[in-house]
Amino acid sequence: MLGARGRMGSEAVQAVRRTEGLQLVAELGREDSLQALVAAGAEVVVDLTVPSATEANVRFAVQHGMHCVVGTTGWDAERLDRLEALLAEHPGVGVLVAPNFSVGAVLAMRFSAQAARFFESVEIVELHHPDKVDAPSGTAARTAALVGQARRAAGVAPSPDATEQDPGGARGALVEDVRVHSVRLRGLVAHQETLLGGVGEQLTIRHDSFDRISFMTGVVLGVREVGSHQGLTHGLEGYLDLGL
Ligand SMILES: NC(=O)c1ccc[n+]([C@@H]2O[C@H](COP(=O)([O-])OP(=O)(O)OC[C@H]3O[C@@H](n4cnc5c(N)ncnc54)[C@H](O)[C@@H]3O)[C@@H](O)[C@H]2O)c1
Ligand SMILES: O=C(O)C1=N[C@H](C(=O)O)CCC1
Repeated sequence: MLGARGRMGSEAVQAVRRTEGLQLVAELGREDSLQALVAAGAEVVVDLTVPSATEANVRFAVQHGMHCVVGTTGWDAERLDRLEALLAEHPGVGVLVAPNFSVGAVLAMRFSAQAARFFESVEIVELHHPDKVDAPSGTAARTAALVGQARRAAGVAPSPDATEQDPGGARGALVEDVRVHSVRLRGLVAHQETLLGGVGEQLTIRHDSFDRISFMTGVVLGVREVGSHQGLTHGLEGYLDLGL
């Protein structure tokens, strides 16, 4: 477990400990050497660290033949491409990069993509605890990418927007032609709304993680499954039969 003393890592340590058939062999933090993974004989590495460290961590694990379950954010298209190239040199190794481990969030992303082409406007609001270091959230970036792809594939124009002046960035970030707004508020854990607007109607697809326990079923599923999914899987849905 990398990032074992963090908010997610400490919860995941407990989840692995209470899961029959899994053995936790190493709990590493920022100061620890990755060589400890090799010394401990780790078969699967779980990365719950920080965007600036995750790529090097995963590359080390893959180069040493260890499968990886990655929940850390920051995996943009360039990083994913580099990882796929590395995995091609290490057949037999599997990596799951999951922007969100909660089943509800995975479904909300999928539902957002399904609905995206039926509405003239779509914007995403993500709301998280104020200790989060990155914005927009990985989940929002992934949702925007899926929504943007679905709209482009269906020939839907970008959402209309008459804004001419926005010196402070009040209209949010533009991710794949979709506006994303990031709220940071004490008391929150992880929440997201996809707002879809048409003439005279609105559909809101909302997901709330009230507790980090909501991510643990996905983490454990990832650890159990990653060894039988060679190469890169982007999104927990790759291990789920969503039936959609
Ligand atoms: N995929 C998901 O479902 C999901 C859910 C929650 C959080 N996250 C993501 O997981 C990451 C961690 O979130 P958090 O809230 O636990 O953050 P956190 O800051 O509480 O924990 C990160 C931990 O990683 C440690 N760390 C930093 N660099 C390291 C390194 N090189 N090696 C080992 N440990 C290192 C830090 O010291 C810290 O203890 C973030 O990117 C967050 O967005 C993903
Ligand atoms: O708490 C966080 O940080 C979270 N990070 C992920 C993201 O950025 O989408 C998943 C939700 C919680």
